Amino acid sequence: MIKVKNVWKIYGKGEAKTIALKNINLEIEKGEFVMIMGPSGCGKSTLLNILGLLDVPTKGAVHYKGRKTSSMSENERAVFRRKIGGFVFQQFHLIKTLTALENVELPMMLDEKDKRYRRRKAKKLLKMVGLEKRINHYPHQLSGGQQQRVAIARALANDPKIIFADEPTGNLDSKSGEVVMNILKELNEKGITIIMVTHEQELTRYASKIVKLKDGEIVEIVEK
Ligand SMILES: Nc1ncnc2c1ncn2[C@@H]1O[C@H](COP(=O)(O)OP(=O)(O)OP(=O)(O)O)[C@@H](O)[C@H]1O
Repeated sequence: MIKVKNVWKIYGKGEAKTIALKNINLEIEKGEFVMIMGPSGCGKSTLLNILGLLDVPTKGAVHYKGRKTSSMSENERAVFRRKIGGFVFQQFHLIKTLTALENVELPMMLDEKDKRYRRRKAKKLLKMVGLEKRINHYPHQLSGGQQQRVAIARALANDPKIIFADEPTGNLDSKSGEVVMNILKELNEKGITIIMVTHEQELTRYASKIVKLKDGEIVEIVEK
């Protein structure tokens, strides 16, 4: 589904030069639950952003379903990010002035879906993540775990094939983190590919493949 070939990411020049990724080769198949792990600064987020087409490699190629993503137009890349990928971040990134329901509706508005459809779908997704009683709450009226569940519902709005999650449990206590992980596990069982960055060793039990990075290089890939 996604193939990464000889990918390098280099930031800056001269003394400020940082090699964030060194010759990464990786294949991700449909239905996998991939965890990208490693110490702080080893390049996890950089790799996730390149896989999700949020960023481009300095050298090397990323293929999605056999298609070289560097040959896609900016519009095609945007469509990939909106319709193929769903993104979840450590900081939730909800819009503060919108309710939970409106936050989930937002990506569908960009897609010009009609209002009744959007509302019905957003309610269904919030119910799926166990928030049917919180749909009219604003982010500040929700706990961190609840906000992250809203963010997951939002990521699902356009029926993505792949969820890209960067430390989705990083700001949560272990109980809320487990609720979030179980939602990701259920989505994976429904066929959605999950690609997640974490440094929490205990979460590896959810993964079908663990990609271990160190200093920008893959040091080990464990398949389970
Ligand atoms: N925009 C940027 N400009 C310059 N250097 C960057 C930039 N983004 C990341 N880096 C550097 O690239 C390296 C990899 O960063 P990255 O954020 O991918 O690591 P990470 O493994 O996700 O770290 P963490 O676990 O701390 O979030 C780091 O040395 C970082 O300082």
